[in-house]
Amino acid sequence: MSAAPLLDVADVHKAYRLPRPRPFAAHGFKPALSGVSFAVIAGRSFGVVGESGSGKSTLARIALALDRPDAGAVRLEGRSLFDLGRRDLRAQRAHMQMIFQDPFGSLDPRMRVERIIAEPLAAQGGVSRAERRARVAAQLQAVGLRPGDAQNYPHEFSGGQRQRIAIARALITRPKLVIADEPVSALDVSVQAQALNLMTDLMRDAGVTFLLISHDLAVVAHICETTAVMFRGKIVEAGPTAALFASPAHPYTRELVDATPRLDRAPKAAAPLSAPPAPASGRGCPYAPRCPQARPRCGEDAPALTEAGEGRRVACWFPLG
Ligand SMILES: Nc1ncnc2c1ncn2[C@@H]1O[C@H](COP(=O)(O)OP(=O)(O)OP(=O)(O)O)[C@@H](O)[C@H]1O
Repeated sequence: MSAAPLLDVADVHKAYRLPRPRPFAAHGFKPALSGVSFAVIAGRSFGVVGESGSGKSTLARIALALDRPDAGAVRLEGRSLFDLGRRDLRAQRAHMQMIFQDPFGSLDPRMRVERIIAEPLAAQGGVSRAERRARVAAQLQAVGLRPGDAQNYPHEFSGGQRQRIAIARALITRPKLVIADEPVSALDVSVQAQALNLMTDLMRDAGVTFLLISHDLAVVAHICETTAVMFRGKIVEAGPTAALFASPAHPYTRELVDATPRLDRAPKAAAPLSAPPAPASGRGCPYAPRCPQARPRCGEDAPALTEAGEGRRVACWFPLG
């Protein structure tokens, strides 16, 4: 029997209104997410990878109920976030925290670190000032900073230290789910691994479930047991991370893996991530000859993920629009 998901994202659609309608854009809207579904099991880290513009940040905002989808549902422990009243939504949101990409922009430069980290606690209410102070000090130590750092301002810290502050803030309420959107991409490569290891250790110790969003396969492979690959607002492949990257079944995942630099590989000319060539007939899937599912007409009728062995689910290449 499979475990009930902590977070369940079901058939989510989202389109943004174009500032100026463009030719061929349906009704002046640009789709950002088209039928995205996945489930995050409590205690298991889940990664979403995809190139820039594939819809990752839109997905993060919707998963946190910071933005509404046009259709579909997001459930936290079975409760549909967008059907909740204001107060219940606030209570559910307290179980989720976010770590943003930019450790510079996400910390208010006018606030001392103590206030920044204690903010989610203050928003929850019911915690005395003395307890807030004690918990901030403990959390600072947990992320490798000094309790005395609480009285400093963000500009007094390095990028890596600021991201530690952001991690401390995300964990202070002991949330069930942390959504991290490109948490290390703004950091120097030398401190990326440190920050990732810190995050995984703390999440494991605190029993926090982690939804990690990144364009970087190496980052996701470092942390996540399960990964979904996004391309142009759709999940095209999902499954156990190691198997997915070792033998990608979907042509786009293959392109992504091949384009990822590895130290043990001789340099070769990087192939740009590209849309597949348009099918000659204008119909069907250009990858049909090497389709892992041997469904030559998949582009027309199989946008949904299908089972493809090793616990993996793969979508056929959907015509690009
Ligand atoms: N507020 C907005 N208004 C209009 N279009 C938007 C808005 N936010 C995102 N988009 C568009 O939606 C698509 C998905 O954007 P999103 O930021 O979710 O992608 P992403 O994968 O997170 O990209 P990146 O890694 O570059 O941040 C993009 O084409 C983007 O231009």
